[in-house]
Amino acid sequence: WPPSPAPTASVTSTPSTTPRPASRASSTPASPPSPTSSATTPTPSPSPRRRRPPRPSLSSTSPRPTSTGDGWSPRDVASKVRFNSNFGLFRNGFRSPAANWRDTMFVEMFPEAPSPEEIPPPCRGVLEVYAAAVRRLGERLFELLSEALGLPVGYLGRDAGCMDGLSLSVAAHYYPACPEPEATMGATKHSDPSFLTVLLQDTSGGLQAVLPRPPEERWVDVPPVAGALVVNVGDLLQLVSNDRLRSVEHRVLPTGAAGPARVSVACFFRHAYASTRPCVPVVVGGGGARAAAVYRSTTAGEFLAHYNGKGLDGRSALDHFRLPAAASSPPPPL
Ligand SMILES: O=C(O)CCC(=O)C(=O)O
Ligand SMILES: [Fe+2]
Repeated sequence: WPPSPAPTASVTSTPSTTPRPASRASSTPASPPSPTSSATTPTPSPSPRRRRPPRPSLSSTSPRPTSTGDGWSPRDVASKVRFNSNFGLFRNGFRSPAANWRDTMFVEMFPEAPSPEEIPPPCRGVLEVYAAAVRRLGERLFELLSEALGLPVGYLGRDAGCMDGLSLSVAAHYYPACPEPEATMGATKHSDPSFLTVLLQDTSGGLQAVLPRPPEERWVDVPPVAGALVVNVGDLLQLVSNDRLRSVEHRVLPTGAAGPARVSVACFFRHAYASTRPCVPVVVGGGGARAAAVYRSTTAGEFLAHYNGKGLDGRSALDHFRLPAAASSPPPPL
């Protein structure tokens, strides 16, 4: 999930004080090392043949803790390209209940992408093309979801503002192999503060989602499928669909010391923090049926401020926006 600009620091190992999920080793079958998981260790001795340049990979952007001298200032909070280690740790007045074992590069790609020089060289060119393709995919997904709700095809994109006023940000995560998986979290349980999130994951595994089956929730693996993207419904889509589409809680289990490292790229569809455009629950369904609003209207800025201020405490940020009458009544049917 994309954090607002915030203080950053490098943290290499911080034990969690919260109940921990099992490490990935116990729930996910071993898989071959990711092709993008190469460490940034010194290169071997020169060979007589011309050495190939290193393959571009997200892991080769990490870690670069300070300004790099080539114009890229990953700690500059005003920059559209930012780099963080374990950003969740600094939420909620430095009282985060858990440490996430990952480095993240954020790039705000839409409505205005950074200039090419601001984008780290391994991602330059590719990121622009990828973000444009994901944006087109999102446009189509919002049309299909509108139809699924029995609403006009342009409802979510245009009227609910999921595409109009869009801010598309990309979070490229690198989860290094973790020497003590039982002493940390991969990524704490959360749902995304977006309308939709389009996630690309490599072959290393570790992603899980909650099946909310009362009385007990159940975690299920979301295994990598070659050529497939994972699409998460986010909290803001749950709000504007008035609970008819549900955001999904998910987490990433840490890998063991033997790896493999995990690389994933999450694209978040939402409004800009500064947007004043309201997010309003839809109360009209297919065939003109009406339901009571489950949430009060909000803006992405207000929602994100609450989400970030609350920290990753395992509770839904949506509860704060739920109307009192709706708390006790069941959600309207899909
Ligand atoms: O690495 C992943 O697959 C999950 C990333 C994620 O949940 C997020 O960025 O919100
Ligand atoms: Fe997420």
